[in-house]
Formats: sequence, structure tokens, C-alpha cells
Amino acid sequence: MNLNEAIEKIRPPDEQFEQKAAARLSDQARPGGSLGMLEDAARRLAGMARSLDVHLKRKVIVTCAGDHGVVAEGVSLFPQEVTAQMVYNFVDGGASINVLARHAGAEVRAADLGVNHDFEKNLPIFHEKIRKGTDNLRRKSAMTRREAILSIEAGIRIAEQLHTAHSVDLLGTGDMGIGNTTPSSAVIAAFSGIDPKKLVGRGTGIDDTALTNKIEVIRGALDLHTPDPKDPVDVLAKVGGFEIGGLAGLVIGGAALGFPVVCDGLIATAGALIACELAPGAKKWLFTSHRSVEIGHQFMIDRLGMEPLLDLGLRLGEGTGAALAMELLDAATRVLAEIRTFEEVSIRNAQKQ
Ligand SMILES: Cc1cc2ncn([C@H]3O[C@H](COP(=O)(O)O)[C@@H](O)[C@H]3O)c2cc1C
Ligand SMILES: O=C(O)c1cccnc1
Repeated sequence: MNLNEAIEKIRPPDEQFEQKAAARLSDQARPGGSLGMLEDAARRLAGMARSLDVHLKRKVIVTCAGDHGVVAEGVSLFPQEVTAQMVYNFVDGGASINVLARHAGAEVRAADLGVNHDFEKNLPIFHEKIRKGTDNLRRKSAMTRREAILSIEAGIRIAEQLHTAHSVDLLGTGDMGIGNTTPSSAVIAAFSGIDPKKLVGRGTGIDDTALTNKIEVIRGALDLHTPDPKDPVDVLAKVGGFEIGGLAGLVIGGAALGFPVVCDGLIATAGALIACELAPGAKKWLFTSHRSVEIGHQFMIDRLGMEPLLDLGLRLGEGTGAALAMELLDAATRVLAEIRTFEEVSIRNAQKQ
């Protein structure tokens, strides 16, 4: 599927199953609404799976990696080489995301959208490199418009593979890319028009001086390129990143193929935002996992009009929040299927007498 075909293919989840789920949830032997957001998630998942007995058996987290020319401006605490090192760590199973994904019963698959390193062809990752890192967005466009579309289509292709070869039931999205809180903050500043000073955070933990510089870098880039907020591909091309494009493609791909996607923190949500600006229907297939410490994330959540499931003070990325939220989505499916209704309880009691 190319981008337009994928957008065309998006249909809403099944409303009848949503209604049936809502009815069952409200008939359950407990005060109405007492399981809060779990009920909302359960209802939505029933509509997506077209079932009241949903099993999220195959859970996969795709961690999209890419490098960023803007690191030359001193926006991150860490050197660019760490991006490639972490991709190897994901493959070896020793990174934070591997641990939390194992706990959630999910598989981790790394994807190279634009890392500044030549990975071995037989390394078990998705090989979707657009180019070895974006250009420095403070000086020129991060990528061309064509590259932006290619990066989104790479994400769509990954979603297709997970659907056909692995029949994935729930997809989590995560990121790895030194410097990528800068393009992610620039993306939300471009869409919202909010002053970067209000929404730029410390990423890996930069000090006050570096933070002031990061704000100026983003301001300068927005002044230089004036990305068009009505044209999400323009925003991605001028101030985004290859992994952010891939993350957008995963959300569009999931919505087109009809499976739920749960996005992680600042960077994965920047991708989700681009997806939903391009294809508003994709939102119906999306869950936001948690509220990141990075303040720009709240502005993304606000723009999406969604409520994250968790608020744990996370600021890591990789898909860690998505992995944790998967456990709640699993819990939501069990809430719907297994909690007895008042009627079922009275039948059971009658049977016992
Ligand atoms: C070892 C290490 C592992 C990480 N895992 C995720 N990130 C997170 O930090 C980076 C973004 O922050 P900034 O924009 O400040 O560079 C991304 O790679 C993000 O995934 C990591 C960062 C490091 C150093
Ligand atoms: O919210 C995130 O995903 C995040 C925050 C800081 C650094 N890296 C990622």
C-alpha cells in the first residue's frame, strides 16, 4: 500500500460491537463506570476486534530508529553513535524496552529508518533505511518531501508485514534516535503555533544552557522553513525525522489493516500526530499509553484529544510506556469478557440452590 491507498482503506471500528460491549460493561455486577478508563478501552477494543471476547495474543513493539543532523547544534547530552549501539542492544534483548516487553508478553522488533550506521544485512531488524540521518534542520530541510513520504510508507510496509506474516493483534510504537526530542518538539510547535519555549523539554537531561540553545534551534528552524501546519508531510519533511515518519506509517498502517496501535511518549506520539493529521480516522485505532515528563507531549495529547492510560513520570522512549499500557489493554479485554453481569450472577446462584 502506498500512503494514499492506506489512508483510503481506513474504516472505523465496528460500532455495533462497541455498543454491545458498552451494554455488557454496564450490566456487570459492580457500580456503573467503576472501572473508569479500562471500560472505555474495553469498549473500543471490542469494536476493533468485532468481538466481546478479545484476545490480544500477538503483541509486537516496533522501535523505529533514526539519526538527526541537528545533533551538530548540541541539542542532546549523548553522541550520535548511541543510536546504533542501542539498536544492537534491542536485538540482544538487553534494553529497557526488552525487559518491559517481556513482562507484557510482547515481542520487540527494531526498525532502521535512518541510522547513521551500516547494519549487517542479516541482523534481525526491519531494514528500511531512507538515508544515514536527516540534515541539520536548523540549517536546511531535515529531508525532502519525497523522503518524508517514503519514511511513512516504510512504516506502512512494516505494519503490513506484521499483519500478514504474524497476524499481530496489538502493535506498540517506540523510538530510538539521539537528538529526536528536538524534531518531535518542532513538529508539535509547527502544528500548534505554540512558542517552543513553552513546550521544549530536556530530553536525555540537558542543563539550562543547553535547553535555552535547544529552544533557539527550534525557533530558528521554524522561522527558516515556515512548515505548513495544514500539510503534515511538509511538517515532517522540514522539521521531522525518518523514524518519526516510520512511526506515523505504523499508525496509518494499523488503522488501514484494522488492528489497534498504542503509541509511546514524545517521539512516538509525534509520529501518531502526523498520522492523525493526515488521516483523522486513524485516531479511532489509536491508544496513547502514558503521559511523558517531556512537556511537549501534553500539547500533542491535547491536540489529539486523547487521554493517556498511565502517568508514571516516564521520559525514556523506546516503546517502554507502550509496553506497560499493553498490560492494561490486556486487563481491559478480561474485564469485558470475564466480569459477570447481574443476570449471570443470579443464574449462577440459582444453579447452586
Ligand atoms: C542510552 C540511551 C538509551 C535511550 N533510549 C531511549 N532514549 C531516548 O533519548 C533520545 C532522545 O533524547 P535527546 O533528544 O535528548 O537525545 C532518544 O533516543 C530517545 O529514544 C535513549 C537515550 C540514551 C542516551
Ligand atoms: O517521552 C519520550 O518518549 C522521551 C522523553 C525523553 C527522551 N526520550 C524520549
